[in-house]
Amino acid sequence: MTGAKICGLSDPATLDAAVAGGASNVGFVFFAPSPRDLPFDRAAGLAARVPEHVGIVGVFVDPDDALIDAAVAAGSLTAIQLHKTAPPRIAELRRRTGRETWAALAVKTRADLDGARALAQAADRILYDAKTPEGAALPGGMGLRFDWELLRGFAHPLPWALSGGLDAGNVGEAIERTGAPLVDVSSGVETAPGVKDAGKIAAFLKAVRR
Ligand SMILES: O=C(O)c1ccccc1N[C@@H]1O[C@H](COP(=O)(O)O)[C@@H](O)[C@H]1O
Repeated sequence: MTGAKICGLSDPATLDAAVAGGASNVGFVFFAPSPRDLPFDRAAGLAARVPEHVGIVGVFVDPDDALIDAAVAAGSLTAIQLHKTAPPRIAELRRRTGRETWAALAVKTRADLDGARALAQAADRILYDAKTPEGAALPGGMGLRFDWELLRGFAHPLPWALSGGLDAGNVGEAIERTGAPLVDVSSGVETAPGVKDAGKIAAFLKAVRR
């Protein structure tokens, strides 16, 4: 069964919708420029609603130690997801936190997949995500997708997940074409950047189960 992470949650109603719909993971973003950036006190309140069988993934962009330490504690994080972070630093944060560590790999061309090898010793999971344009404010969470065919026949060096531009209408095809064991969505279950929608979350999770 394919797992699903609903990312960028920031209010109780949509968090509850993700849990009720069968999400395997929920995601809290700790990155100030993001419209989904979550203050620590709200992360703590939301984390208290998450049952033990659902993972809580903190999303970071090359974070410093202070941010990681505070977020892991406040959000009761079970995993950390690192964007734009060099492999040695990923390994260091994995050791420091003792948490399952997901390394985002930004993909646009097949050559980008070469970066997967360097992550093999550093992380526990690779998250293939669409590369956002040079100079974009965010390295993810922009609803962009990459060519899933690039993953065909690729020898994944670690457990992995697929993200980037997924929604209820395309996630079934994405799973069928890539064999993704886990999918991750943010914009595709929103009505505006940072505004999650319970109905869209339910529809996404139903499409994953199908
Ligand atoms: O969602 C954000 O604001 C964000 C900020 C910084 C790094 C990553 C972020 N989101 C991640 O982006 C992917 C794909 O999102 P989308 O479905 O295309 O909107 C997902 O892994 C989010 O965790």
